[in-house]
Amino acid sequence: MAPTQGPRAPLEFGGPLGAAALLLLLPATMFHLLLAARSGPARLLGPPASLPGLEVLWSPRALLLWLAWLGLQAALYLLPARKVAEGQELKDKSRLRYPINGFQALVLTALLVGLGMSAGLPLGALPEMLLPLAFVATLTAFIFSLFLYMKAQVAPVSALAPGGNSGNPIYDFFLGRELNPRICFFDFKYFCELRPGLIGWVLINLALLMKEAELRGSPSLAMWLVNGFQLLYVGDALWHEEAVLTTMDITHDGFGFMLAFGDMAWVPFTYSLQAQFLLHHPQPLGLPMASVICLINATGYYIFRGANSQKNTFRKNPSDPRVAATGRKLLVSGWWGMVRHPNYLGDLIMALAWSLPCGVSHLLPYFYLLYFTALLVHREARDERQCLQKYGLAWQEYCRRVPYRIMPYIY
Ligand SMILES: NC(=O)C1=CN([C@@H]2O[C@H](COP(=O)(O)OP(=O)(O)OC[C@H]3O[C@@H](n4cnc5c(N)ncnc54)[C@H](OP(=O)(O)O)[C@@H]3O)[C@@H](O)[C@H]2O)C=CC1
Ligand SMILES: CC(C)CCC[C@@H](C)[C@H]1CC=C2C3=C(CC[C@@]21C)[C@@]1(C)CC[C@H](O)C(C)(C)[C@@H]1CC3
Repeated sequence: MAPTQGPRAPLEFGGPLGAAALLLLLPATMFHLLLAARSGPARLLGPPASLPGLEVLWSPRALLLWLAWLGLQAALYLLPARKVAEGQELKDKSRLRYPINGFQALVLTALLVGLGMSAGLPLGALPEMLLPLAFVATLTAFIFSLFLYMKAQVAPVSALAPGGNSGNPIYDFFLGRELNPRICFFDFKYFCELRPGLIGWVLINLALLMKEAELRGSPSLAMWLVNGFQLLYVGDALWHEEAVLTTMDITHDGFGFMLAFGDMAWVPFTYSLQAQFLLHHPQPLGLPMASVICLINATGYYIFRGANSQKNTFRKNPSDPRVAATGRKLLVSGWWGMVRHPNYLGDLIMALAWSLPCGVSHLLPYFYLLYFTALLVHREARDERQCLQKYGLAWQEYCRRVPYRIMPYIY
């Protein structure tokens, strides 16, 4: 029996009480958003028009569809990859290997969906199933997190994450105990982070666009923009799949309910909120305003991609001439000389561009921007603590030279 305690880190998310609250609050918030988007008032704040009964939430058909979706994405994950990348060095000096075939999975999924639609697949019927699908996705996240928690009980201490090993079952269940839970070559965290949720997100967006075409003859310009922007975001994530291996989730966080629910339920069902809102609340959008919104999204993407690529180049090869003129361990030039998290800034600018096509009559479509700002501010603070511990004086010098965290001259 492996010792139950791994490395201890300071409690986060409000400790056991906060984790227990989030176990309930996160799914409740997701269902509130799903209900609000389809209601007339579309109120972000205040109770939903009506609470759905179990007969609305539970659907064996939705369960079968969800399990088939997970099975398809798992099969695509196991296909031969164009490349196998090594992750960051672990505590025992080893490196895990990861298949780089996410973009291939997106393309194959698109081909299969296209073939299905040509054979009569009613993709436009998917929006009516969002509630039961979200319900089975949440159920899956709970059950899968329980499996992960039990699996971590027999994992060696070296396999445990710094965070989710407080000894409190609720906190550890939420944060996740094991850093890289796998069965053979199948890495559960890596798979969930980029496949079923992310690809499911753009599939739900497409289904909402198809439904609008059925209802109104053609998709609105606003729906096209939201679909296009978010497909760019997901396509970029999968094209640069290897970059996820240097993100905090993969290198530092255990895999528990927070990321399992986040990846499999929160991303596909709350990140598609703008498209859900537009289906039920069509918004007029002229070409001049659409052009301005496209420029905003392009600016955000330019910063986001530029900063993430610069950091990944540096991490893979610090002597690369494109980044070599920097400090030994930390990038202090380019985007990373402007603010300490330029990638967050680009991501937030894109988040604004995703909400603007929904107009300014409702706050609901701006939920993602509000949530995401809070998430990144919290994430930045977590990262600061980790980097200060990791780099010590070098990080303090970096903070002196680059005083702003995300927004130049503001924060
Ligand atoms: N859409 C969404 O819901 C979300 C999107 N994201 C996006 O994911 C991307 C990755 O985010 P995240 O994983 O949080 O953070 P980062 O990709 O910024 O990774 C943080 C790590 O990068 C390294 N680092 C930080 N500063 C420097 C520097 N100056 N020079 C060299 N290395 C540095 C450190 O790790 P080390 O030293 O070990 O290399 C640090 O721990 C971001 O673009 C973010 O916007 C994130 C969360 C949610
Ligand atoms: C309060 C929430 C439920 C907490 C869960 C947060 C998760 C949804 C996010 C944590 C980090 C994420 C990343 C992406 C998606 C959202 C989650 C899982 C990401 C895959 C999006 C695409 C980007 O290009 C990326 C850099 C690959 C992102 C990595 C982090």
